[in-house]
Amino acid sequence: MRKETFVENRIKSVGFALRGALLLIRTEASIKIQVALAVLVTIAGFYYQISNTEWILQVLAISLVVGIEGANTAIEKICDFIHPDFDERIGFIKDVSAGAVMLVSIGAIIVGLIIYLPKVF
Ligand SMILES: Nc1ncnc2c1ncn2[C@@H]1O[C@H](COP(=O)(O)OP(=O)(O)OP(=O)(O)O)[C@@H](O)[C@H]1O
Repeated sequence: MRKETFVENRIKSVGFALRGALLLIRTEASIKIQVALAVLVTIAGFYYQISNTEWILQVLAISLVVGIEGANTAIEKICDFIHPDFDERIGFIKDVSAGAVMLVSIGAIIVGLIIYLPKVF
């Protein structure tokens, strides 16, 4: 069988990653909320004509929250797969992972407030 080229291999990996992103959006309630908020602030960005720097910060904040939420979901799934029964150590891992999402979400909310509060009021 012919060995796949580097480019073919990379294209395949992008396909897997896209499938993962779609699965995440289709199956995880928290991601659905985050994506809905991302769409809302993107519309707000056009409406209030935010600056290039504000766009960069907004896009970074959105991708950080959604990206860390994806990693959190993967960690939860691994935990449920390797240890479905109650275990304090699994609880600790899941709590720390959820804490990471909360920290970046607080950062994203602060970025949003700094950008939009002066424009709205
Ligand atoms: N196997 C377990 N052992 C100990 N504690 C657990 C276990 N599973 C869940 N927990 C506790 O329950 C909390 C919620 O876990 P769960 O897997 O339901 O995550 P979730 O945040 O509700 O998931 P989602 O992001 O899908 O809504 C964990 O943070 C942890 O404190």
